[in-house]
Amino acid sequence: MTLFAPFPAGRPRRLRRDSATRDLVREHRLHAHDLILPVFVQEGQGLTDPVPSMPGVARVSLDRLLPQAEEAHRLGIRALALFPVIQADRKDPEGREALNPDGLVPRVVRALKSALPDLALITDVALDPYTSHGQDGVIDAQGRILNDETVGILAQQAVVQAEAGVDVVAPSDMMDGRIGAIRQALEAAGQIHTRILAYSAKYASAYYGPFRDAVGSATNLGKADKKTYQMDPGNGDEALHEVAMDIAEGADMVMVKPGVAYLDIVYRVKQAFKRPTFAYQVSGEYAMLKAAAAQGWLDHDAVMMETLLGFKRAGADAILTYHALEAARLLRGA
Ligand SMILES: NCC(=O)CCC(=O)O
Ligand SMILES: [Mg+2]
Repeated sequence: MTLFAPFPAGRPRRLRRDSATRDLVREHRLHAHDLILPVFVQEGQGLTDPVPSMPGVARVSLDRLLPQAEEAHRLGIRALALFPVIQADRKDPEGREALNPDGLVPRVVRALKSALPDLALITDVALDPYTSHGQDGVIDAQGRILNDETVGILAQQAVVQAEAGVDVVAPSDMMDGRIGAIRQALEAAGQIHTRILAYSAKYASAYYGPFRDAVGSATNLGKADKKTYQMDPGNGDEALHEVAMDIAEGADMVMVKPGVAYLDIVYRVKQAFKRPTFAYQVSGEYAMLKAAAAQGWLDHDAVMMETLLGFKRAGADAILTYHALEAARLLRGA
């Protein structure tokens, strides 16, 4: 009788021996349907302003956005997330332009929905693109963000977007109680089909830098930060608490943001709640890969696909990523 199993006890390498077997036993795959493309839209005609810290990404006018949206749709991407670049003269301390039913976002939503009715649209519910101080909420004389006053405005903003025909509203502000207030406001307005994608666990992250350059809120924000409402990167359990509250208040889908540095949170949220869980691979993550690839230090496409697959393995049902178009093109070619 042998006391020990013969060496080696098993040979996991058998399953890695050839590509046919590797394909058969692969647990997770990336599909174009997993990808959501965030886009930056601005007023005007014929405008494509590249974002310097995000090579390949530009702030475009609606006429330039349409062909991008068509390509995304053709490649199997099911949703776009719209982020507006608001002109400086339309910003004020209360972010009032956010409630304009004929503002940039409602007009772009109407145009995209009429051109591509099957492409889902997600709009950002937050005041930072609209406030002259760059914060996601209205502030008092000391510059403190006023939670409940802000929530009241966000609920109206969500109704304006829903009435323009958006499929999904996505509150990204991290005020307390906004999901419940938005859900109630949508119900009261008869917008019972509008889905809410809650940015439930949004961390106060330095990875958002290039995004703030893109929408021009970095200059407005100056040296201020968002630590009184976005989460502390040191906290994990708190994310579960935030997600539980948002689900109880009426969120259909929840989100974790940023991505790679928070995949433990994606995993825990998915395991704990088994609800649609999205992850946002943010601007700084995109910028890092572009920069390293430009130096010849990383294989861009391989690292991009490996990273996106990592989100799936962690449990993300969909990934907001600026790589969505290039990843979907690669998937189509494969
Ligand atoms: N509310 C949207 C963001 O903060 C975006 C972050 C990024 O892509 O860096
Ligand atoms: Mg919350």
